[in-house]
Amino acid sequence: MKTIEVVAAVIRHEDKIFATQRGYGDFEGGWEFPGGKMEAGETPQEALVREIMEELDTEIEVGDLIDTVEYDYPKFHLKMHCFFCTIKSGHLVLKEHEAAKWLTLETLDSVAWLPADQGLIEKIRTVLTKKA
Ligand SMILES: Nc1nc2c([nH]c(=O)n2[C@H]2C[C@H](O)[C@@H](COP(=O)(O)OP(=O)(O)OP(=O)(O)O)O2)c(=O)[nH]1
Repeated sequence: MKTIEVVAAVIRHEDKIFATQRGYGDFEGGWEFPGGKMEAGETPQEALVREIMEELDTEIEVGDLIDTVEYDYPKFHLKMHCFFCTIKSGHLVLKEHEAAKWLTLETLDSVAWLPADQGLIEKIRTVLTKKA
């Protein structure tokens, strides 16, 4: 099975994280963290800065790696590097996504996350709980 290597940004502001809803494709309507496929020669951090500028017109600071998620979808294996990020400049303009929400610890389960994101959500919950 082919492997797709992806980066995802868990953008934090105060006690909230930013989630986006897919507007197209196989996973349309599912909730995820903004990001996308790495390109040849890029570091994960470089890929993430590029993707967030493309998708949200926003410049981010890439922080700590939360987890590298490995997940088997029917058509491919996903390897997804997930980082906490903060906004340097910009206003999170939705250029590709259907919708977006700022979620707190209490509302983390209120959206339908993509299958690969379930384990990641538990890790984020642990981190947010410690900070609360
Ligand atoms: N960005 C992102 N992708 C995720 C998450 N969870 C998850 O399973 N994915 C999957 C969905 C896609 O198959 C892949 C991301 O690739 P992508 O954003 O380039 O998606 P795409 O298939 O729409 O690609 P393309 O049309 O732009 O080439 O990773 C997540 O939290 N964030």
